[in-house]
Amino acid sequence: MNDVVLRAEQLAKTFNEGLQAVDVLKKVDFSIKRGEFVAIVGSSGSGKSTLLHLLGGLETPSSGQVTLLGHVLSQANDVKRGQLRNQYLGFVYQFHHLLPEFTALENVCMPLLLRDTSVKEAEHAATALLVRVGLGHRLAHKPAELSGGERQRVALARALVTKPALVLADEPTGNLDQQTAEEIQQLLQELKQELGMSLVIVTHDLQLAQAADRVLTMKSGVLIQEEPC
Ligand SMILES: Nc1ncnc2c1ncn2[C@@H]1O[C@H](COP(=O)(O)OP(=O)(O)OP(=O)(O)O)[C@@H](O)[C@H]1O
Repeated sequence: MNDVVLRAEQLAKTFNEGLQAVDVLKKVDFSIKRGEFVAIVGSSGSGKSTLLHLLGGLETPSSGQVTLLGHVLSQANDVKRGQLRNQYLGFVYQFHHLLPEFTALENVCMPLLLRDTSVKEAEHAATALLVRVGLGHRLAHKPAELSGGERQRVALARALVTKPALVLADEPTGNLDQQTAEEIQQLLQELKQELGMSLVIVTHDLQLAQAADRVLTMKSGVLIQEEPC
């Protein structure tokens, strides 16, 4: 059991739209092992992002639970959830969500400073990771002074600087041209290997999904595991 990083049990989410209740997730069960790369695919509106938000503690389930390294994330209060997210999770989005008024280095330092790492140590770790993603010459640049691919590299570095056990990525290549998307995919896979983390990616990019150890398909709120051929 020790090799399970995250477990979702009977996870359900219902949104109430006026008088109408919409069951977006219907009793989803699955788990992610240490070091595993899982891709979640499925048509638009099938519930993929909602699932990812629940796995990352960004939303609470209507029923069921999410356990992250032995902690019941879905029942934790806001403070505890914030701590668990900072300690164990990294997030990558389609749009980088970097803070515009801060430099690349400052953006990547941020998650470490939130956990009381000294400024010197944070800068050391953030610089090393920015060099690793090929941005050693862009440390003092602000997001507006970087290309789309460079911004996504900074966002990757920010997600990974705390060495999270699990990275949750929502369309990480969705906003990039094909060549840049392939570079980001390559980098993500290399870093996953180097840091020994697990990775869950929601994507429409079939090339990215094919690189996963396991592909799960969302269909109308139900998660279907594809049998290997
Ligand atoms: N906060 C909300 N309130 C009401 N309905 C919501 C909310 N968030 C999502 N939904 C609905 O839940 C369904 C699933 O949305 P979700 O974003 O999870 O789908 P998705 O599979 O990620 O889609 P896409 O691939 O287009 O991003 C949609 O019908 C959406 O309208």
